[in-house]
Amino acid sequence: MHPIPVVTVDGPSGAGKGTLSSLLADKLGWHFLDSGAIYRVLAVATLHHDLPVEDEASIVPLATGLDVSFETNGDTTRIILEGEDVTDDIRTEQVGAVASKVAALPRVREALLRRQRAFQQEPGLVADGRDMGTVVFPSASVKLFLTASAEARAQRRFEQLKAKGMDVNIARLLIDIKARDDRDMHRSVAPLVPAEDAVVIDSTDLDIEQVFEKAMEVISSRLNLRD
Ligand SMILES: Nc1ncnc2c1ncn2[C@@H]1O[C@H](COP(=O)(O)OP(=O)(O)O)[C@@H](O)[C@H]1O
Ligand SMILES: Nc1ccn([C@@H]2O[C@H](COP(=O)(O)OP(=O)(O)O)[C@@H](O)[C@H]2O)c(=O)n1
Repeated sequence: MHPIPVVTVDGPSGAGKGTLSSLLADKLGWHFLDSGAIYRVLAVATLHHDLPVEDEASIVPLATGLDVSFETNGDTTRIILEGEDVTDDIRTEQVGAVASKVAALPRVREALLRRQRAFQQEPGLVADGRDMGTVVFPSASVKLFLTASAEARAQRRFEQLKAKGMDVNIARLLIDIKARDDRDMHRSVAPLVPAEDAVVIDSTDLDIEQVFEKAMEVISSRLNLRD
């Protein structure tokens, strides 16, 4: 029996992972796992329950029993936490920062493993995150590592949040992105590094279409796909 194929897309904040992963999932007709959204939802739950971000003993049960659902309707996915729509709330940089703090707790990561692996369903999965190729799906068929300069990523995030009507400051965003990179790359568990067998794509000077084409070339050659 063949295992259900997985394409992993890991990399730092703002590299374009979510954008690329959803284009790939659409093109392939596969499922999509936004693992960062799970950590972001856990961050919101931690804030709602007034738990300190370093309180691993209390956050582990919250992670295990996290009452979250992803409700997809056509092109849009609403994220529901404990009955409340948190789709927009989870996207702020403040929540991203808390997410990267709870994500550094080893037992919290362990508690979320099964939930993430459950997304590996027929006919295939595109998984977006930091440790998809290294820890969650180590035997994935294709592993991509998408990166870009911190300045390019801050600029993209600035435009993205501004378009959503959020009040953002680019200098602050660059500081936040660098702090998050540092925390994600230097934590003791599942640090942000390319898997040994990952193909690295630097998107600093590439537009979305060019990144998509490069990724499809890698995927087609590895999976023997035809157009
Ligand atoms: N290659 C690219 N060039 C320019 N902008 C991009 C590129 N890829 C993504 N973006 C834009 O950058 C922002 C962040 O992309 P996103 O996919 O959310 O990144 P990530 O999931 O890695 O944090 C989005 O507004 C997206 O449209
Ligand atoms: N697989 C993953 C995904 C996210 N995360 C954490 O969750 C935070 C938010 O992830 P995200 O993918 O939504 O962040 P962005 O790339 O969208 O900024 C990251 O900074 C990581 O600390 C993780 O540790 N492992």
